[in-house]
Order: sequence, then C-alpha cells, then structure tokens
Amino acid sequence: MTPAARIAAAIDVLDQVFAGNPAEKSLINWARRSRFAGSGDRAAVRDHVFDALRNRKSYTTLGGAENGRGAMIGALRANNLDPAQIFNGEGYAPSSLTPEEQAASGNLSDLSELVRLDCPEWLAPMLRNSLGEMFESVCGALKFRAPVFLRVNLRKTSREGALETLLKDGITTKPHALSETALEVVENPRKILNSSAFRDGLVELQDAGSQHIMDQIPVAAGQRVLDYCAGGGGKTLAMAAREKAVFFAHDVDPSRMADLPTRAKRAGVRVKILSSDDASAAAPFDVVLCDVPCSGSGAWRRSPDAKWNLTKDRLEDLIWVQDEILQKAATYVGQDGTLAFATCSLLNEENRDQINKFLENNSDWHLASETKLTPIEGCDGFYLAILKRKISKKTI
Ligand SMILES: C[S@@+](CC[C@H](N)C(=O)[O-])C[C@H]1O[C@@H](n2cnc3c(N)ncnc32)[C@H](O)[C@@H]1O
Repeated sequence: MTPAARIAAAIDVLDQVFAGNPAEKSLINWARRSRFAGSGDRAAVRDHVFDALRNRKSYTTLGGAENGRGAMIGALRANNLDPAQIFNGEGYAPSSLTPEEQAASGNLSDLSELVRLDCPEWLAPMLRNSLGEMFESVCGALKFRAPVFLRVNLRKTSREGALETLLKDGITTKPHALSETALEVVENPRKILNSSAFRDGLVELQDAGSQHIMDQIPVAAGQRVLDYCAGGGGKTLAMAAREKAVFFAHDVDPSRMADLPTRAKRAGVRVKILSSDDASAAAPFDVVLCDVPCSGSGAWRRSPDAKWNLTKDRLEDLIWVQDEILQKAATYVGQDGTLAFATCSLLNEENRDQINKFLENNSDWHLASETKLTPIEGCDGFYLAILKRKISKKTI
C-alpha cells in the first residue's frame, strides 16, 4: 500500500472508532476485509490510528472535523506536512480536501492549552489537582507512543541472559532503571511473541512501572499471597517469579484469568486459582493485592480511546467499586499481614483519596508506604499504597 492508501485505511478505521467501536476490534475488522495488506501495512495503519486517538482533540481541531478524515488531515498539519499532497484522490489516496477542510488550517501552537494537550476538559481540574506542576508535561507525554517493556523471569535467567537470548532472535533491548527485571525493547518489538525467550518463559510483556510497584510489595518465602483482582495475572506472575511463596489468584470475572495457567506454566511457577467462595474460605493471607479496576489514565498511551470514553458517571462507578474491593480484601488479610492497593491511574480520586477514606473508616490500619509513577519516568502511571494493621496496645 502507498503511504496515502495507508492513511485512507486509517480514516476508515477511525470512523469506526469514533462511531463507538473499540479500536482493536475496528483494526481487526479492517485487516480481515483487506487481505491485500501486508504486515508492514497493518503495522503502519495501526500506528496512524493509535497516534490519532492519542491526539484526537488537537488533530480533529486542526483537520476541521470530528471524523477520520479530520483526524488524519490534522495529523499531517500537526507534523507540519501539507495534507493536500496526500489528499489528492489519486489511486487509493483519500479524495481532495474540501473548502471547509482547507479553511481549517493551522498548527499546534494556535490551539488552546487543553486542546493542544489533548486533555478532556471535564478531567482537567482533577488532573491539574493530582499532578500539580507536572500537569502539562504528563499530558504532553500521553500524546506519544509508550515504549515496550519486558519483565525478565529471574526464576529462569538473569537480565543479561534474557538480553542475549532476545538478541539471537533479532530483538534488541536495554536494561531500564525502574526495576532489576525490566528490559526496554529498542528494536523489533513485533517479534517478541514468536521469540524463544518468550515461548520458554524467560520474559513476559510488562510495563516497567508495573514491575517497579510489584518490587515494592513485601513478600517472604512461604507466605500465602492473594492477588484479589488478578485479571490476566501479570502481577501474580511478577511476584511469583521473585519469591517462593504460595500464590493464589482471584477475579470477580474468572474468564479474565483464562490464560493464567498457561502463563504460569511457561514461567515455571505455581498459582492456584480461587473462586470468590474459595477465596473467602482460604483466608487469611499474609499479603493481599488489590489491583483494582480504574480509569487507566496512567496507561492512556496504550489505550488512547479510554481517555475519550471515560465519563463522570463511569469514574464515580469505578471509585465505588474500588471502595468495595478494598473493604472486602482487608477482611482477608491476617493479623500481621499486608494489604496492597494498586491502580494505573493518575487521579488522586482513585489513589490517595481512596486510601484516606479507607483509613478514616478503618482506624486499625495505617499507610506504611506509597509509590506514585507517571509517564515522565518513561513507564505507565501507577499508584501503590501498602497498608498494615496498627499494632494493638494489648499485643505490645
Ligand atoms: C486492573 S485489572 C487487573 C489487572 C491484573 N492485575 C494484571 O496485572 O493483569 C482489574 C481487575 O479487577 C477485576 N474486578 C472488578 N471488580 C472486581 C471485584 N469486585 N472483585 C474482584 N475483582 C474485580 C476485573 O475483572 C479486572 O480483571
């Protein structure tokens, strides 16, 4: 496909996404309809679509319309390219610019702050309050693609060993400072899933920030550890690779854990999957992690449509669910145990405010430590609070 045909394809996919369809599904549907497209074409169209979604407001403003054409015209203008060179109707190129599209010209510096930063207006006060003087730089960072990170499975190899094995498969990586298990992929990320290092369980895909917060959770040999919102189990596996403890995984939606047994086998670790009734019966645990559902605002570079789909009502629902989970999970923690609360959110409302509320209602707990990461550190944004029970006077 020519560069112009790839842009025309991205316009089709973006129109699907703007009509309310998920980005991944829209890309898959386009690829099925477009058997002529090779892997390079699919990758290029995907890159256009995700870039346009990260920059949706600024691009569609520069392009003059809230649709796929508007987004791609704006993308070219934001990069100081003349859209008339591509939008000329030749071959498979998009049709020529309309007078309205021509009239909507401009560049990024002409736009208002929130449009330029691609920050949804209703969220700006919350993000400003949560990020303080980092507001502009974090919003700016969210406009760019996230790096690909791998977690080295120290049960099977060293970081250097993984780096060399990956190199044999043509994948270049470099160590990342956020965790002793983190490798940042420099070249050929699309080869990872077929590489021997991945197939043999030497590495897993996991953001460096996620690895960093998992490093902060105190797990000792032989302890009983419950990942209460396990999802795909990425965090269970990170803890299990570090310490020979006894690991349990639970999720309100068991189908989310469907791949966990295969992933655990590949990693050479054991994880017992628990239903909700079994989790309650198996309590108490030494460590309970609640990696709660959240806005995902720290990971908007990877799921940019989530930035525009989040609503006030949805955020309120999430905050309510987070409260419920934290209260429930606390009852599963043994007397001297640890309760870890994690989100991939940048918002105080989902982070420290939740912990303050919990501590107000549960005076026997205290905050032992807190970790906050934003995309400025190169990783996704994360929050982790480690909670411990206060030592009662009777036991001293
Ligand atoms: C942020 S995701 C977890 C991601 C996972 N820890 C990982 O590293 O891949 C949140 C998970 O919480 C689960 N969840 C939602 N409500 C829950 C509840 N009330 N109890 C337990 N899990 C819940 C969701 O099904 C979802 O899989």
